[in-house]
Amino acid sequence: MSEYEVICVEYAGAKFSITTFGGHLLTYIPPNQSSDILWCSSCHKKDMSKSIRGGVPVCFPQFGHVHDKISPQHGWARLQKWTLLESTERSVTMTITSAENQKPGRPDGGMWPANEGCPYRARLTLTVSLTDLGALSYVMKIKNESSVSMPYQMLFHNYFSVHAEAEDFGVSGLSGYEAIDTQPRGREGMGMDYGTQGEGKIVVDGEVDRIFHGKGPVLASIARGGGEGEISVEVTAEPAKNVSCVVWNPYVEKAKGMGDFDDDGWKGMICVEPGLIDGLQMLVGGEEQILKQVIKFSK
Ligand SMILES: O=P(O)(O)OC[C@H]1O[C@H](O)[C@H](O)[C@@H](O)[C@@H]1O
Repeated sequence: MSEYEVICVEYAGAKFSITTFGGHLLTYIPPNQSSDILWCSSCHKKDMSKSIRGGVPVCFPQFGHVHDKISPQHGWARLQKWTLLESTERSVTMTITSAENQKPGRPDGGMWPANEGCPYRARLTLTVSLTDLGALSYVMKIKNESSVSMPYQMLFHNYFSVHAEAEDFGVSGLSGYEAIDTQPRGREGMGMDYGTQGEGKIVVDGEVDRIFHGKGPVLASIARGGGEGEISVEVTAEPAKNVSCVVWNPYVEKAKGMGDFDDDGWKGMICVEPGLIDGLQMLVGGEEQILKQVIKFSK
């Protein structure tokens, strides 16, 4: 990681670490805990040729692939070097602009047109901090620095450390959301429509890869299983927008097929990923959009 900085913060009994590679949050240990509640693969790529498999990668300017298939899955923001703006006793702020990715000879920024003539200019500014009670606040601001409206999507790809096979494991808080399978295994490759999510917890009994579209903010909670407490993720957008949430666990076969994923790593993780991904989002020239998540742990 030599060309990338790793910044460690300890405040109110809690700790986090973050790197300038991808503006990637690596670890978060809540107050009075000895272990990380974020999960990271033991065999993730250490040469930065891929996004780190764990912690919190950010997906921007799109979630998933776009039609050209040349643009990187989940966008460029998680693959580039961010600039450290400020580091205080309880917070770290980093930034990146799309201009830094408009290099000759490569497609620019996912869903956006190739660099030459690309009219969009985005600045992302991420501030991660610890609250007085040691909760983790993660705030992303997108500014459209161009004069034209800019299409985008953004998502926080949180990997949490859990016991996915335990009876007391499960994700709740998404009841009433419209659930769609992200994989093309449903009707004619359009994704399977699961209908409205019921009251039950989401568990891992096979590959789980679903998008939940809701109306308004998100408050999801994850019972970690094995009596290891509960994580809550509270997400708000300013100005207000509908926040969606992806829940992902690759299960046995897909985990084995990924070179940077431990074969049985699926047993120890769940991704709960809030984002602005209900269709294309538009940001007017000169305007800002904030998406914020607060992660808390209770035993
Ligand atoms: O392997 P990555 O590009 O990091 O993507 C990891 C996963 O991200 C999301 O959760 C998607 O819904 C999954 O379909 C995808 O497999």
